[in-house]
Amino acid sequence: MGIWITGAKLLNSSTNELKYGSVLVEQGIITKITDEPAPTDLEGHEVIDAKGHLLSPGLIDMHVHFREPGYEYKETIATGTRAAARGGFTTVACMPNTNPVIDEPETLRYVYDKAAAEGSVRVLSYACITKGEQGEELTDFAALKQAGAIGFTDDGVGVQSAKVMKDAMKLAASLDLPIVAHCEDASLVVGAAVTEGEFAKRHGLKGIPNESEAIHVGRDILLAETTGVHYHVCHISTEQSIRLVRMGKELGVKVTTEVCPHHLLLSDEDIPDTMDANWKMNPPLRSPRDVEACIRGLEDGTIDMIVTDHAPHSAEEKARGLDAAPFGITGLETAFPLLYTKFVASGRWTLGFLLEKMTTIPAEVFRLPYGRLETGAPADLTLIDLDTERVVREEEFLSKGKNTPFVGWKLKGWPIMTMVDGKVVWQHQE
Ligand SMILES: NC(=O)N[C@@H](CC(=O)O)C(=O)O
Ligand SMILES: [Zn+2]
Ligand SMILES: [Zn+2]
Repeated sequence: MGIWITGAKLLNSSTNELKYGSVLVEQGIITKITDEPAPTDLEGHEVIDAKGHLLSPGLIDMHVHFREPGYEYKETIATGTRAAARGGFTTVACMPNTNPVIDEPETLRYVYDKAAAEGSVRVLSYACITKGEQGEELTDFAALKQAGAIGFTDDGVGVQSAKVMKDAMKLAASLDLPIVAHCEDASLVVGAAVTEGEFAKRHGLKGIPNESEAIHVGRDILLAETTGVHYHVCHISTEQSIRLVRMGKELGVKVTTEVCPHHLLLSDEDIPDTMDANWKMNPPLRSPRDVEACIRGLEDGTIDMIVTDHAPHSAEEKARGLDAAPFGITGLETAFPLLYTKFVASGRWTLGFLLEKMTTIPAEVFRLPYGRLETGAPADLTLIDLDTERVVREEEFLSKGKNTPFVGWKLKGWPIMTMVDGKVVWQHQE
């Protein structure tokens, strides 16, 4: 017995038109796609009436923090994947800055076992570049690959030594896995909570300079050119860094990058004078000029994909004030509605453009067999209501982290049903 999802709107990616259609899912695979809103061979199958809502490939987020092991009070794989499902995501990739960090196969296996037992969506994981994310000694890349690492990153901190980074790239290239870099030069980071710029000036605060990111991006593109590794820049946020990635691509270097919704939607000038730490994340909100560069970089293909950098922290931690609170905001449950409302409903982007940045492109870049609504593909699907407007309420979050600057925003484009491998893993309840 299969599942017919009938009366859905499907996006024709070449014409960018929404057309009625139905999709049959059998044994976790999409086996039929028709343009009939009400197919006749329903007998013997379960039917899900999509009621004219958009049926899209499940969203993919290549950058999340699920905090397990070690910081379960912030998030667990169980709560993080439920938040992902509510946000329409069917595949997520976890960062290894847990406690202990994921620098040994045993810890990685713990994550995959937990995900298999308690996860609502597909969970992939990176492993650390260096032991303890200390930036000195490389981890055992081959053993970590064997245990399922999809790439190497010290996310949370930059790899300070060019020599260590070059060695890491050589080794990753030999194993055909990417280096995924949090770009931040520590010598330029002076214990600041916000970007160097208007907000910092107005409040007499120290600022994080833009070049702290771009210096690593530039250095690493040169090293990627020499080593031939696939080099992926995490959460890009500045005009300079984007310029460098553009140049790297023009030179034929295998460089890719990602941007977060908050860096496309908010600048430091939006930070409230109350100094609310829910506006503190790394990289920080930059200038309006950098925001525009991020949008244009995404539009011209320099920036490949959108990720959330979902970084949950407890309310107590975020109440410590702008200086003492940890960096990071949650993102999984607001990403699609935010971007749909602000860029697609407003007319700047097509729906197809947004979806490819959150489905097909991340799948292509990281060589994953997901992200496509086609026969023979895994039935990872998301049903999205493009019309109903709802307000972002933190009480509704399934994530343990309520730390977001987007509370109160009125948005459309809310996922209402998420299916992974042919199973409904989350459904919106009225
Ligand atoms: N983005 C953040 O502000 N914080 C991340 C670390 C990171 O992504 O660098 C976290 O782990 O909390
Ligand atoms: Zn980072
Ligand atoms: Zn991160």
